[in-house]
Formats: sequence, C-alpha cells, structure tokens
Amino acid sequence: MSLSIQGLYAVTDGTLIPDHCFAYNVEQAIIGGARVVQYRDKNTNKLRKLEQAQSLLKLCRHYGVPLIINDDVSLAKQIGADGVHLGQEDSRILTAREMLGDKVIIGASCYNQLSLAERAISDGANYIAFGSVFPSRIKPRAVTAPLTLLRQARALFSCPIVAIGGITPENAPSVLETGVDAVAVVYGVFGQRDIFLAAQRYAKLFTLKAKE
Ligand SMILES: Cc1ncc(COP(=O)(O)OP(=O)(O)O)c(N)n1
Ligand SMILES: Cc1ncsc1CCOP(=O)(O)O
Ligand SMILES: [Mg+2]
Repeated sequence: MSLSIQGLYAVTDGTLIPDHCFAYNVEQAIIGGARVVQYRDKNTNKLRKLEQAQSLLKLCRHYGVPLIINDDVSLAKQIGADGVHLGQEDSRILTAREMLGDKVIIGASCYNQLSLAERAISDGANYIAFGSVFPSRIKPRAVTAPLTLLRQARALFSCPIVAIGGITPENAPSVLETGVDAVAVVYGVFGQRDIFLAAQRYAKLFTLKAKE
C-alpha cells in the first residue's frame, strides 16, 4: 500500500453521509480517485465511531488507500489505522507519536501559521495542513489560509502539504498551482449527488498536473 499523502484526500462527515450508505459512499469516492481517506465524525457515540472506522479500514485496505482518523489517537491505535490527524485542540503530536509508533502517519493542522508547521515537523508530523483556503460551509468560522501562504509553505517545507477548506473542482487548479501535494475535501465530494463523478473531477486535475 502507498502511504503517501498525495492527490484527492477525501474527508468524511457524519452529518452529510447517512449511516446506511456510509461505506458505499466512501467506496464511490475511492473508485472516483480519492488517494487518502480521513474518518472525521464529531459524534460522541463511541461504538458507532468504532464500527464505522473499522468498516472504513477494511474498505481502504481493499483499495490500498491510507485511512487517517481525525482527532482520536486511541481509536486510531485500537483499529490499527494508517494515521491520525491532529489540530490545536487535539492530543499533542509527541504524545500521539509515543502511543502510535514510528510507522503511523501523523498529520497536523497549521491553520494559517507557518510557525505551527515548523513546530509540527520538529515534533515529528509527517504532513502539514493549511486552511481554510476558501470559505467552507463545513467549517464557516475557520481562519483563512490564502494561496500566498501555501506558496510560502511550499518554498519552506519538503514534507507533504495538504490544503483544505472550500476547495471545489473549479478553484482547485489555483490551489494545485501553489505546489501543494493534496487537497482535502468534505462537501465537494460527500455533499454531491454523484460522489464517484465528484471525486473523479478532482482526481483528473492531479493527472493533468502530472503530465505538465
Ligand atoms: C487534512 C485536514 N486538515 C485540517 C483539518 C482540521 O483539523 P482541526 O483543526 O483539528 O479541526 P477538526 O477537523 O478536528 O474540526 C482536518 N481535519 N484535516
Ligand atoms: C475540517 C476543516 N478545517 C478547515 S476547513 C474544514 C472543512 C473542509 O470542508 P469543505 O471541503 O467542505 O470546505
Ligand atoms: Mg481536530
């Protein structure tokens, strides 16, 4: 399996995806071209989260796509996920690394601050994420991380860089042009009627970029 963080990074949302078609919808995103999946669910029902995360891990393993768990280091450890994504309100990177070991991917939210990225990398993060690049209906109060910041980050850091927030197939080319490795998307994939086609539209942009 490729554990690289590159391409379309599909992020799930418990409020957008009905439980009965959860795995099916994520599968559509993967077949459409998602190269990383994040399980992000703010629901506190532990059993439901465990069951959904386990079913996603099985699916992601089948397709050779890494599964990253948002926020919850213990859940990531419990199911043997490929990685965890942590923000400022979550566990510290050093603590997660101690719990999960060297092989697990740790992603860090750096919002619009290069200093957070520097710190995250020195603490052992494998990738850094900036956002919200554009207004996001999933996280309307998120700080803005402009395209200029993504360009600066690319010039400074060699680890994979993920851009998140309000990224659509229409504005994604301007994001990719900054040199980021992946675009993380919630609504643009899972809020669409045809999830397969939606994912495919983003994925094609990476194929086009590779040919440049
Ligand atoms: C790839 C990626 N980037 C940023 C985030 C946001 O993380 P965080 O700031 O911890 O906010 P929540 O997602 O937990 O609400 C992310 N999840 N994934
Ligand atoms: C979790 C998160 N962090 C910053 S914006 C965002 C939500 C991204 O969702 P969308 O792709 O629908 O804007
Ligand atoms: Mg978080």
